[in-house]
Amino acid sequence: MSIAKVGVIMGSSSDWDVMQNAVRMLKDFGVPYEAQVISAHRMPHDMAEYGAQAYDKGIRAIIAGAGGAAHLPGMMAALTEVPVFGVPVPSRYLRGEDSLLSIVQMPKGVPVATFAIGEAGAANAALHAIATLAMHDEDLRQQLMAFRQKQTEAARAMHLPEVE
Ligand SMILES: Nc1c(C(=O)O)ncn1[C@@H]1O[C@H](COP(=O)(O)O)[C@@H](O)[C@H]1O
Repeated sequence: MSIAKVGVIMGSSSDWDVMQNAVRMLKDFGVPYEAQVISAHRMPHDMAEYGAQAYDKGIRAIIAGAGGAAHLPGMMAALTEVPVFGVPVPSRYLRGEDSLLSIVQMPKGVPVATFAIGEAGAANAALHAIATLAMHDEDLRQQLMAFRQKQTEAARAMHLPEVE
């Protein structure tokens, strides 16, 4: 197996339903990844270790998903120079608006690129990581353009029902 270039981390295994959309995208593009549960709140020392080691072990983008008081993406961004892509996971009571605001409102100097709440956000975080890697990888860039073309064709082929 090749060395992971993208790290997908999430606060809990309960985030998997959403975060698997990022993993699936990376898999489809053949981008080597690793996926694991790391929680700022429940595993603070593991989180610090992951951040300290990420660049040296070959990680070039970190996709971090969390719900509610979603501190993981921001804390990871504080711990490493590797760019962090944050995914707000829908929460039970506030539908992920809490997750979104927790991730997006970073203080100046420690950015987290923040995506939409839920599945689309997870898939787009992966696509954005892929696009970033593709700037230095011609094969990946070609794959990304083919993906976009296919998507365009699918949209053009959409038909609306007749109104009676
Ligand atoms: N937001 C965080 C963090 C963190 O940011 O470190 N760790 C866990 N969580 C979130 O708690 C929610 C409920 O988790 P459980 O289902 O395990 O109780 C999950 O969405 C998780 O991302």
